Amino acid sequence: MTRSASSPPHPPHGAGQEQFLTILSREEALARFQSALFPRPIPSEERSLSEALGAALADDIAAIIDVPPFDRSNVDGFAVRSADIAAASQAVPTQLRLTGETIHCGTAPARTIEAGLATVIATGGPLPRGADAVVMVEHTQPAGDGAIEVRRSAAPGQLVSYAGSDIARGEMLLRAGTVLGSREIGMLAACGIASMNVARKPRVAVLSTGDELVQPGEALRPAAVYDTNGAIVSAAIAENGGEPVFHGAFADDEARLEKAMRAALAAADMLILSGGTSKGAGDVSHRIIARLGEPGIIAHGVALKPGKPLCLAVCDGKPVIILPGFPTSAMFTFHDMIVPVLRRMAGLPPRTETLVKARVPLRIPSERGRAEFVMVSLVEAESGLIAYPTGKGSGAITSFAQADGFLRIDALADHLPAGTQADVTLFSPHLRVPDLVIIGSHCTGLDLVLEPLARAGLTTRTLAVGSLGGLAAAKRGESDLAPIHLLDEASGTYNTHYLTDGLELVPGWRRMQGIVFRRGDARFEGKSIEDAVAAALADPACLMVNRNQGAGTRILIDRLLAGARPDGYWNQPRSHNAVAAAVAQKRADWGVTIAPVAHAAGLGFIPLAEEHYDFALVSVRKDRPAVQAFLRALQSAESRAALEKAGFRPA
Ligand SMILES: Nc1nc2c(c(=O)[nH]1)N[C@H]1C(S)=C(S)[C@@H](COP(=O)(O)OP(=O)(O)OC[C@H]3O[C@@H](n4cnc5c(N)ncnc54)[C@H](O)[C@@H]3O)O[C@H]1N2
Ligand code: MOO
Repeated sequence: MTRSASSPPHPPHGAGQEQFLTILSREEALARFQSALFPRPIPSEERSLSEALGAALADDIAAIIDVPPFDRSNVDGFAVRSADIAAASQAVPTQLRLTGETIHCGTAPARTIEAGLATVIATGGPLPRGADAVVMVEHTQPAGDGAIEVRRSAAPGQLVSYAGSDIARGEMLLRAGTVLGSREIGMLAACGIASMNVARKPRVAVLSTGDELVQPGEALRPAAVYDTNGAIVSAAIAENGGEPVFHGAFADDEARLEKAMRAALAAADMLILSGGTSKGAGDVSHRIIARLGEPGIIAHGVALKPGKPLCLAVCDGKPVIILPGFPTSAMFTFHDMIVPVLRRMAGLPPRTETLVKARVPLRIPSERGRAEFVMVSLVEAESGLIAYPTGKGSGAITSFAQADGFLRIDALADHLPAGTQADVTLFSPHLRVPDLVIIGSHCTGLDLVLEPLARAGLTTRTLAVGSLGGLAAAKRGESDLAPIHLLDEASGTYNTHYLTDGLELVPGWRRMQGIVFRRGDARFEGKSIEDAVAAALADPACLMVNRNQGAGTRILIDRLLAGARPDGYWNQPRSHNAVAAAVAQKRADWGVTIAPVAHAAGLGFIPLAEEHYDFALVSVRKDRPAVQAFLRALQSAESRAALEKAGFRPA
């Protein structure tokens, strides 16, 4: 096929691998993509008023009637001729005879108001012929049969809304491009407009690719993960004016995938895939795209982090995109690069960006050569907003989903210095500043203690940065509490050694540490700690899983091993859960973790020592209502019972 100058070829590389040839800057890639797609007509469709919410009007709409459609009374009272009561006063009331008619809402008046007459009229009733004002019932008195006394004069037009005074027939009501919200829908309804032409929602086909993907609701088989991108991309399409059509996840089978992509694209305005765009041998989608239509691939590889492997193509006028497989990369590139195109196709204005200034508490390293977008959580310190990287990497869903926004590190910089005042682009225009900020080591027990706060309507932000990171944040005054479990090796005590001025210790709970193994393993089942470790060390086929340097658990393990380095020692995951997962999935035979985690994973457990999980409280923040609520919750019988039930021992 012929390629345009802007679409780089992808020659084979290595064993079935392909290379991105040209990495474009984010701006260049977006500009090339947009200029291949726009200008283009925006197709429209007729939509009923009840389905118009969020749509963009395709045409200008002028009012087809006057609103109100007739001169209308604003009050309950009497329709009169103002000249008749020009001299009326408290002292000398004017008497008017009633016509005998009552004008309700929705009744067209039959009688004319001649001099000296009045007619009973309801709020919203049409003014009868001859009348030019309305007098409130409170300003009148009955005067025998069929007559009233009026005790004050009225200006012409008093308490009358004239026809067309709200909306005049022929007036421009709403311009093309207006996004219809409830207020606009109200104006259309007032004019009796039941349907209108709006920009048709672009139909966007969504396909996930990868042999490992399982749809939510199905059972997870070994080595599989749930398809996150299918759901998130579909939802984000709907959030930005598109109509998602999710086709499911497809294995890396070129023939089947091509068939599915062709069918999906034929019935859609845009096709979005995720996964399989990087350098793996199974990455076939971009080869298929090159066969789907002209001009084909416009950018494959963008100097963007997250999102380097993003692939942008236009196939016979339709955008075709491969988002990176990592969920945070997929979400970020979708929002950054695809949303502008989707909104334009949907006739919607660009999304409004809300920026806030926030201080970066830590040095953030960055890869030179790619514009890096760092997802951040915002907390409020005395000095203003602080932006904490939510970074668990592009492969994590929470990096994006739990962030408040993102900041940008220039492609030429290799880091952002600590203390930088950065511009943070918010994901939502409303910034929620949490009532309580907890930064440190996370524990599932914490969720139990926070439950009553949530019920009381208090919002909490918990950032898991480890015990030492939490202490540092507390010392900088960025949090209320730092959950810590730090063993002082020399004294064998927990946490107290690590407190400095301005911090006080609030006892939390104890977590039993112990050896985990698969039930029925004779090397461990029914043994004491000493015998179990001896059995493990005696069997060369027995594989352990360790913990990272710096973890309290690691100190316990090194003591147990007394200098031994069994197979698996260098496998050093950073969490209690990872240890349990390694043992449960037979990647290791034993390790050390806490009892609640072992029990939740259905593993055998030999108790070893109790770890103290406590809170370093920032003293100057102690009187804050949310901190007080936390302290009360921590001591409550309810929380203590919940902690015990989950396998913790409240202090
Ligand atoms: N040797 C290299 N390896 C990688 C590079 C590189 O330049 N050289 N780039 C890395 C970057 S950056 C990214 S981002 C990822 C993206 O790779 P792919 O787009 O090819 O994605 P996959 O390999 O298919 O999957 C990556 C990862 O994401 C998971 N995934 C995929 N789809 C979904 C989904 N729908 N829902 C949930 N999770 C999904 C998948 O299981 C993998 O874990 O590549 C790096 N590698
Ligand atoms: O570009 Mo990847 O998206 O760094 O994670």
